[in-house]
Amino acid sequence: MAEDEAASGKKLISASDVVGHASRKDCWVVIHGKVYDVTKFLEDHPGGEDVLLHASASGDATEAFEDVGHSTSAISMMNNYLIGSIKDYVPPSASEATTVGGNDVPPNFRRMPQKKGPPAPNTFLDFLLPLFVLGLAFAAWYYLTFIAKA
Ligand code: HEM
Repeated sequence: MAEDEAASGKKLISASDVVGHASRKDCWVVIHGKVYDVTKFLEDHPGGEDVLLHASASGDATEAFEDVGHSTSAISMMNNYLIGSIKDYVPPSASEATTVGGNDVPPNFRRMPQKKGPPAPNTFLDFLLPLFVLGLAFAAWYYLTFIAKA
């Protein structure tokens, strides 16, 4: 896919070239190996310009972008800002290395907190509480049926 974009006139950009484009006047973000110039979009971004600036400075905004769960219309908007693809892109999940391309690339220091993962396992209390209520109901029934009537 990255190759398709490259073939359709978008340039190949090395990871180190992305460094230095993380300001309000010049902001690039890397998402799934593609480079987007979002300078003109900063003010209009519904998520705010600060998140874009942070994502830009982090070197690779893929995880942050995915964590937000952008809508399909947001994803189709991205094409308006596409300027190229990262040369020899290594997805952040494919390598645990903190650098994206070379040693001159800043580490991906800002990762959104992971909201994913298995749901919390049932605790013992989850079983104990209904059992307790059942016991209480039984005790009340027993009292009313056998003891109170006597
Ligand atoms: C070219 C890149 C991007 C485009 C075109 C874009 C577009 C949008 C759009 C249209 C929305 C409104 C909600 C939706 O339709 O999903 C949105 C919300 C948001 N975006 Fe982005 N976005 C981009 C990159 C990023 C990045 C890199 C981050 C990094 C964290 C980010 C964080 C957010 C946040 C936090 C919201 C608010 C979500 C909410 O309030 O529910 N976006 N974005």
